[in-house]
Amino acid sequence: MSPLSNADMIIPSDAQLFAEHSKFLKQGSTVGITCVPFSGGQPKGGVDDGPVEMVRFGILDQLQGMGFKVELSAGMDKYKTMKPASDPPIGTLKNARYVSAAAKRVSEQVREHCEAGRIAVTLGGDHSIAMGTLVGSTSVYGDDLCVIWVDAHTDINTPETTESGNLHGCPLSYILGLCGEIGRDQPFAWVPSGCVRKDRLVYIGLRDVDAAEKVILRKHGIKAFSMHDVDKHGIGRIVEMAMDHVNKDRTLPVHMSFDVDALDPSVAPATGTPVRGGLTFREGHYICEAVAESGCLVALDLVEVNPKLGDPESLRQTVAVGCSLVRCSLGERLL
Ligand SMILES: NC(=[NH2+])NCCC[C@H](N)C(=O)O
Ligand SMILES: [Mn+2]
Ligand SMILES: [Mn+2]
Repeated sequence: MSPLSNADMIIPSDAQLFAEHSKFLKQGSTVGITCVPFSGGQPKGGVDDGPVEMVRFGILDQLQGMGFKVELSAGMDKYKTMKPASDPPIGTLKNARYVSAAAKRVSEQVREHCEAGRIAVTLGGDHSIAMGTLVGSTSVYGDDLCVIWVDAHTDINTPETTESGNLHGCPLSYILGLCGEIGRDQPFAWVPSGCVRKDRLVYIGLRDVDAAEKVILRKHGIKAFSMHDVDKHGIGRIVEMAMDHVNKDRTLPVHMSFDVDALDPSVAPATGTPVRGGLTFREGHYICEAVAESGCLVALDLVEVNPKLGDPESLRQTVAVGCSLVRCSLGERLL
């Protein structure tokens, strides 16, 4: 009998392999998806259509096709109706009450998925929603949680340092507890400031960091790998060094927050703040594959896909790459 004719050999699906490798998830082959059609953290409309376009492109079916069970958080339309009647600037911060209300709801939905032991996948929306996803994941995994932030930007402005006043440039300052009084006060008083430890955050892909953000990184010794470092060492070494920094023994849970603008605009053009000189298609995917391989991933954000920016082909390309990054992070195999 030829070795290929063994018809009843059981071949595990990508989801089963992912679940078997997973060190933390009780229901490793269930994905808990939270769609967040939200754009209040920045001025450009359209990023709120990111999740719906990814769903239309087939992300839910694709994950089911990999063997995952998919649980979708209810009420994604509610995000569109959360805008308060009046939301005057707080200092320079724009839409602070709106961002706060949306992020709080995200935190509850992500917490539910994490509590149930599912892998929590959040589709944005702009990056301000990571304030919610990280509160959700740390509320279950505590300060063991490591964060891999893949982005062209550091998103670590405080309410005092932000020049744009756009909260998608600020989520990490709240999470790490770096804000002055404006940040700790309403409407963000619900954010447990310092829920992620500074030594458990690492960046990959940076190339557009505000002067004040550089000061914050240096002052707090936050580990960051820029595109210069990626060029110098190669992506394989970079992911290994990033993991070594936050999770030396690969024994801690990891939350990856992936801003699609980390990729080069030639790969992901439909995004609100593109910066040239970014990750190639393969470099982006390699990060996701390596994180999946670690068995440590418990939560993933895929944000800043803006279907309204650019022509139909840019849109298709960006949505497609967003979906494939999600699948790779969840263990889609090339072979
Ligand atoms: N999630 C993003 N795309 N962030 C871009 C932030 C840009 C700039 N640093 C700012 O504070 O406004
Ligand atoms: Mn960015
Ligand atoms: Mn970002």
